[in-house]
Amino acid sequence: MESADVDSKAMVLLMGLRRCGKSSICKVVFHNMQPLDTLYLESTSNPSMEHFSTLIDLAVMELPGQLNYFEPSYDSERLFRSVGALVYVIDSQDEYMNAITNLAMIIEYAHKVNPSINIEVLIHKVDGLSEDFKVDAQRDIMQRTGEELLELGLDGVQVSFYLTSIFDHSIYEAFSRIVQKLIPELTYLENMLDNLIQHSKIDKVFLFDINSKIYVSTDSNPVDIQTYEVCAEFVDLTIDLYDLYKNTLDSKGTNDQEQGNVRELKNVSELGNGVLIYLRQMIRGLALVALIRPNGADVESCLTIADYNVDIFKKGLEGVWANSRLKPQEQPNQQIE
Ligand SMILES: Nc1nc2c(ncn2[C@@H]2O[C@H](COP(=O)(O)OP(=O)(O)OP(=O)(O)O)[C@@H](O)[C@H]2O)c(=O)[nH]1
Repeated sequence: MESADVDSKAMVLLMGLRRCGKSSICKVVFHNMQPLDTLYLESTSNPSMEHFSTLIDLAVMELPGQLNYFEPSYDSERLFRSVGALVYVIDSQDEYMNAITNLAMIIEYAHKVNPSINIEVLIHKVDGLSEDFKVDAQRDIMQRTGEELLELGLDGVQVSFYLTSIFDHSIYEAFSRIVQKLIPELTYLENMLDNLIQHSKIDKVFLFDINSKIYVSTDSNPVDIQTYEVCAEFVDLTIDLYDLYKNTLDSKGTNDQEQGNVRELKNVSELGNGVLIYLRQMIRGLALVALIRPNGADVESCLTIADYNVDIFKKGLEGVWANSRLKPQEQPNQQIE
């Protein structure tokens, strides 16, 4: 493993027992794989690491379930020191006691070598559980993890739990929250988005990573999952339409790209309830998606105001990125040994 690979604190380490769903999560969230296509994924045998550039340069590393991280030949200490978040996946449809014991052991080690690491637990595959059973499983897993940590004298360690499934938006929502904790400039971004909505008749705004549909920031109003879903689907729809029409030929037969015009993604539509949904491309593969409620005002003037304020926000975002504390590492997707 090269030292540059592990230098960034914006690294997420994905762990869990065999077949708990780690590869599926990576494929669905970061490679747009259809959830059903993960059914026949082969078991991962080598650690793999992939880099993604959103507002920060994020690395997601998956360790295979059968790997013994604590054998002397594996440099676990260096690895755990270099990550910002440990994401541990528990298969909620399976017998999970072994997973909890394994989790507690990993937390003990991770916390010892890197006390500032964020510990995130995905109670995964909850699509197969009834609503009641979901709540029970969550309570049980949280309680048992707490007891294990208490036994190890680690009751002060902060652990966050998320109910997830690749078959709905819960996995994106969980990853959004996990990634947001790794963005040092998050508070500035939230303030800027709050400022934007105050002056533009916007109800809710998200800053999406276009490829993964993770949102790297939102305003300080609470997020409800349906609003998130509508906005995430609008990103997909916009990309599909863009791909469909991107090679518009001019009268001489040259297309936009040949002419050097890179069109900015923009899309506006009206929902059934009269709310406008508005998307504009930002920097670094991000898109801003806002829900605008005209409340009887003229739609054109609402959009003009939104355009103007979003321009200002975009400049602010460029400023935030220019001064970002996490600097870019241009690296292709890769396998590590
Ligand atoms: N029902 C359900 N099945 C899932 C979900 N996520 C993953 N799976 C299934 O779980 C099985 C194992 O998934 P993998 O992603 O290969 O598991 P893994 O943790 O990478 O396994 P190893 O590579 O052996 O460590 C696959 O058949 C997936 O389709 C989910 O949210 N719900």
